[in-house]
Amino acid sequence: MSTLVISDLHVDIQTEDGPKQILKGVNLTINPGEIHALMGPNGSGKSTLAYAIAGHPKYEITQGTVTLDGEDITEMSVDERARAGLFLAMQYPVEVPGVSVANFLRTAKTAIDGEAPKVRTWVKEVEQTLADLQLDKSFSSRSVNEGFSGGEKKRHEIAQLQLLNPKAAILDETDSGLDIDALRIVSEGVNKYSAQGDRAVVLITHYTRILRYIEPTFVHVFVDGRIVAEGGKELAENLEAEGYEKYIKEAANA
Ligand SMILES: Nc1ncnc2c1ncn2[C@@H]1O[C@H](COP(=O)(O)OP(=O)(O)OP(=O)(O)O)[C@@H](O)[C@H]1O
Repeated sequence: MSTLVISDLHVDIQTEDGPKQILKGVNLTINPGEIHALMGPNGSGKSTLAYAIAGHPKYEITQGTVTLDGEDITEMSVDERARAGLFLAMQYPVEVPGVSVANFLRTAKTAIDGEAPKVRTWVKEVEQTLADLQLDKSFSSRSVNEGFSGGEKKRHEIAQLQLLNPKAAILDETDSGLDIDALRIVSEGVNKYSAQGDRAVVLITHYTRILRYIEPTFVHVFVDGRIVAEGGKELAENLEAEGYEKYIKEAANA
């Protein structure tokens, strides 16, 4: 059974002038253990896809379905999707003043698993995960994302990925703003998660540099609300050399 299946997804965004169609029929199947890289020009709808799958209320699915391990999650609320096993690492993680990282992680784990994790093993697991991501121990007591550097925010997203261990993860530009060492550390975190063999990963990125560390099963080119081309790692290298022009022209003439 495929882990994450996106079928004919059409999505409108609510704007001040009324609904605007952003996604125009996206089809994507991610089988267990696969990593799919999604690349495309600014404004083509990649984050819209991520938010629509995660259930953001601003994005209305007007047609199509999303299933996770065979379960239709299209109509579910955000928290129901998270409990069903979906995770979104956000492009711009939000600050939650007054809520500590430790409290946030434990509350999220409890909500998703339906029971609180055992204190001693959980504390160790959190400490080890933060250490692996080279985040200081004191990080646990800081407010979520408040005052975090760009790279710390992204590493915190990966800490959540590892600790919550969802069935499917959408990583929206998790590589942006990372220094060279942090890029490697974050990639190792994603690879460790994926190495379980039955997880699905969608990696939205603008740069091939992360694909040096994370081997994608497939690369997809996303233009004007649709996937317009698919291939292996070499497709990302071609894009780096040639840009999106050819695909934008083809999409405009279709
Ligand atoms: N409130 C809004 N009103 C009008 N258009 C909007 C609104 N919110 C988003 N959009 C448009 O939706 C389109 C898709 O945006 P989205 O963030 O999904 O693209 P993206 O491919 O993730 O871009 P990037 O690579 O720059 O992050 C863009 O053209 C954007 O301007």
